[in-house]
Amino acid sequence: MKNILDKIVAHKHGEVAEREKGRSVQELERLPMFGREALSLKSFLTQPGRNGIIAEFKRKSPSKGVINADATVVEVTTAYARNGASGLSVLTDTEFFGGSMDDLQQARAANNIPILRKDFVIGEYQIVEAKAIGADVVLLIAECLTKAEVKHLAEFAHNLGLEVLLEVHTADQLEKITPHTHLVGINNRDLKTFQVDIYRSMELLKQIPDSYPKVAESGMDDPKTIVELRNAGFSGFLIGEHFMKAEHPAQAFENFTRQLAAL
Ligand SMILES: O=C(O)c1ccccc1NCC(=O)[C@H](O)[C@H](O)COP(=O)(O)O
Repeated sequence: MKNILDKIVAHKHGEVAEREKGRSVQELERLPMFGREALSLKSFLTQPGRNGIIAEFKRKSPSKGVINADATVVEVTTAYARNGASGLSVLTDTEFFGGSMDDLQQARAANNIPILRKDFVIGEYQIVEAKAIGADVVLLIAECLTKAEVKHLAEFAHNLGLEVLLEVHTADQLEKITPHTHLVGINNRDLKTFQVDIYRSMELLKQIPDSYPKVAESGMDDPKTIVELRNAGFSGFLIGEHFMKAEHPAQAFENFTRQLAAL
């Protein structure tokens, strides 16, 4: 039986093929944002005065269903940025997460901090799209790609001036870290079963070379956990649901960062 990740990836193949028929790579390359110089998430994560949080705009998810149907991308992402987020993550998958490329374009127009295109990248076309809509970083998920695919896509993104966040969940996926991986993310959520284990990040951390900034992903809802992970060696913390499930995500982010700063 297919797990959710298999279903997402299968859907992605059809969806991307459709978009590719509608708009060529050459057309994407002519969009104004394509020529923009990308911001470095790697630098922002370590900038003094920032908290390392990559704050996500996420309307729904396969594990939680609808999280926030009313939030607007500009209001939420500008509040994240105003309150010291080191980066933004914007879901561009529509079918499973209720996001869109338009969401990312709106976030780009309103913010000047790095933006991660959060999607399930399976080929070069989506990386060209990411550049053309103003993203700075693309996510490559080790679980969905072979080592050769990761190597090729990471190099492709790097050559376009984008950074690559390679997401891993198990020790055997660490062999997919390639020279053009800029950041390594450890997802606490098993994307096949939805089980979240915050200490997954801690377990894998020591096996990742020091030269890669590390990002803990998913399931974090307590500022004390951020301090614990930061002390262990993490530079980034990708958080979506905890902020987005609040009636006012902007307020939830502000409260969280105020508590974090006081620790
Ligand atoms: O969130 C899900 O249900 C999900 C299911 C299948 C594939 C990916 C999924 N989430 C993507 C993410 O990893 C998170 O959006 C991100 O790390 C933030 O996590 P959280 O703070 O728990 O919203």
